[in-house]
Amino acid sequence: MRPPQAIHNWQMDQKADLNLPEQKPQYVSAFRALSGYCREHLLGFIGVLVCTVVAILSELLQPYLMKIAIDDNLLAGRNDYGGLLVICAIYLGLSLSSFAFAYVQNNLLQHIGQNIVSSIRKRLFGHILKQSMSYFDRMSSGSLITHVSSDTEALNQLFNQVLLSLFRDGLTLLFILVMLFQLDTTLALYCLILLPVISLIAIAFRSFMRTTYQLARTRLSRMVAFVAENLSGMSLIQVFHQQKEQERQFDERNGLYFKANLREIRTNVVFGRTFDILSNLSIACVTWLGGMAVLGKNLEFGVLYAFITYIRQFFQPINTITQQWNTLQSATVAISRIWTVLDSKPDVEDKEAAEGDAAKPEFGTESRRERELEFARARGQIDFRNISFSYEEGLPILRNLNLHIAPGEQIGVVGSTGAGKSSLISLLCRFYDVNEGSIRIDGTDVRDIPQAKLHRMVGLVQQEPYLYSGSIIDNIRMFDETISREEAIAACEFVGADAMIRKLERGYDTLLSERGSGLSAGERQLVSFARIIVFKPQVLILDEASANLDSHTEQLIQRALHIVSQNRTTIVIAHRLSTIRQADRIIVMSAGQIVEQGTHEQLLRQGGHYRKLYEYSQRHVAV
Ligand SMILES: Nc1ncnc2c1ncn2[C@@H]1O[C@H](COP(=O)(O)OP(=O)(O)OP(=O)(O)O)[C@@H](O)[C@H]1O
Repeated sequence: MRPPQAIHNWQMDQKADLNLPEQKPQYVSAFRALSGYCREHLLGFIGVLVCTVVAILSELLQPYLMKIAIDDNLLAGRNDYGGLLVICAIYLGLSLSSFAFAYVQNNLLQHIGQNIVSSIRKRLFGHILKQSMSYFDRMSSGSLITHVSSDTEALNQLFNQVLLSLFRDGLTLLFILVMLFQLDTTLALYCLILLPVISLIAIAFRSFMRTTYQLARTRLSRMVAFVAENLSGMSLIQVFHQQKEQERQFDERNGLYFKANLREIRTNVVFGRTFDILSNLSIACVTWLGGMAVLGKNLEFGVLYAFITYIRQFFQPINTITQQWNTLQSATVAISRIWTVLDSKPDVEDKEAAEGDAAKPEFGTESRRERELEFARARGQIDFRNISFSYEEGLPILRNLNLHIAPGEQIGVVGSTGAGKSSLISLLCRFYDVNEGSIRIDGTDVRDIPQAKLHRMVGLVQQEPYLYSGSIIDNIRMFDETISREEAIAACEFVGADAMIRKLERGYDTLLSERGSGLSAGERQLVSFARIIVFKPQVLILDEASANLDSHTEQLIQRALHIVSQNRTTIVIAHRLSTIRQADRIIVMSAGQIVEQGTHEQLLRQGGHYRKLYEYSQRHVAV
């Protein structure tokens, strides 16, 4: 078997942390990937654009309206109260329209963004579920969780912040420039002298901010990985009293993240203030130059008023757009990472011929009656023919293995740790494909059987049966609506789990926490036996729990095994030899090969590996 899950997770997370590549944003490919989703919302985007233009125009026309009020009304010395009232009413109308259109634009863009992100998240999760087991050997669970949560969140920010800012602030800048030139070309040109200075500051800020931002993100992910590692290895920490040391290490990481965050905040404040100073400098210049022009009667006062108001509004959008740069970068990296996952193809796939068989219903959707008929027809004969297999090239795990299992036979598999027992089972379930040879069920190569059908035919009770958070009854039915509550309860009675479940406060409706941690290892095994019974597989595989069970639970499991193995081919990987004593045949494995086989008595008489294992287990029990 592989290393215990906690250590395995820890190793994978370490690998992921160490190998975290500094991914450069690939803007073109990232946005090409997104464009398909955006195209579906073309009308929505046009709506956003229209609303943005109307909202911005409504806002930017307000200073111009004030200019008209000042120059054509107040300073012109006309006592036109009616005209003034109309201007005030239009001003108010423009404010309302700016508010309303900005609201619609914001909501529409959020709606589109959330829609796209949610479909990408759905596709990503569905795609991960379709991957073969070899994929999960390569990818750490930590990085997959990051793809589904943080990376899609970064994408979310692309719509929430970047696109919103590009639409709103970009257009605002453009319209302000138009208004400035329309009011007074000379003054506008004077203002533009500052543009190269602004650009230089923005570029410097951008590169400084990028390092600061990346430092903060790296330190955050190290801290998160550290917490994840601690959670998965909690039992180890407690057993070795590592709390103080882990706390110290966490403090170290937390301190580093704190410093990186402060640096990020300081940089943002300095940049924001610099823009304020630039803005005030421009206002001073305009007041000086414009004021002289007004005094020399070359410029109307209203124009100067409007000019100053526009200059005030000019710097804000530049500031906001520059600040979005980092979000844009992290979103681009996130898109590339998401698409790398989406581009991966499962190593184990159904054959096209099997998939394209349109005449048959999709597996899993057939009725219970059809499933029962199929069960009755199947014989459950299994043939491993000359199979060889390795997880990594050059490290063979199974070598030239041959095994014929007759229909209905009960086989026990024993052998030392790492002999390849679980690997043999993983191949039969087609979690991996053999490198050489073939595995046949009732004469058909497992590669020619659609996986959904294969997994119905071959039922697996794992060493550590997985129970979902949810009620016990749902865990037995595996959320299959075609299985009634009565059938599920009958299955529990059949395997002897009923009494144990009824003792729980809410019986079959007891809600289990993550991985069924409210139940003991033996109780989880019993529930998974009941689960197998309702699904009626033709072949049953039991990877026996290696943990010590109390003798009562062990007896219950023995009984359950005896019941569920009736009339079906059964393979039991045994850690306690007592489990398989009665098996029709016992297979002894060593270093990826079958070294002995026979009944318990025959093998004892042979005096080989099995006898040694047996004598060892007897001594062990005696101690
Ligand atoms: N996913 C994997 N990736 C790489 N190597 C693996 C993987 N799973 C198992 N191995 C290796 O393959 C070999 C056989 O493992 P397997 O789990 O089949 O042995 P086993 O006989 O079931 O052991 P145990 O009795 O301890 O459960 C071991 O050396 C193991 O480290």
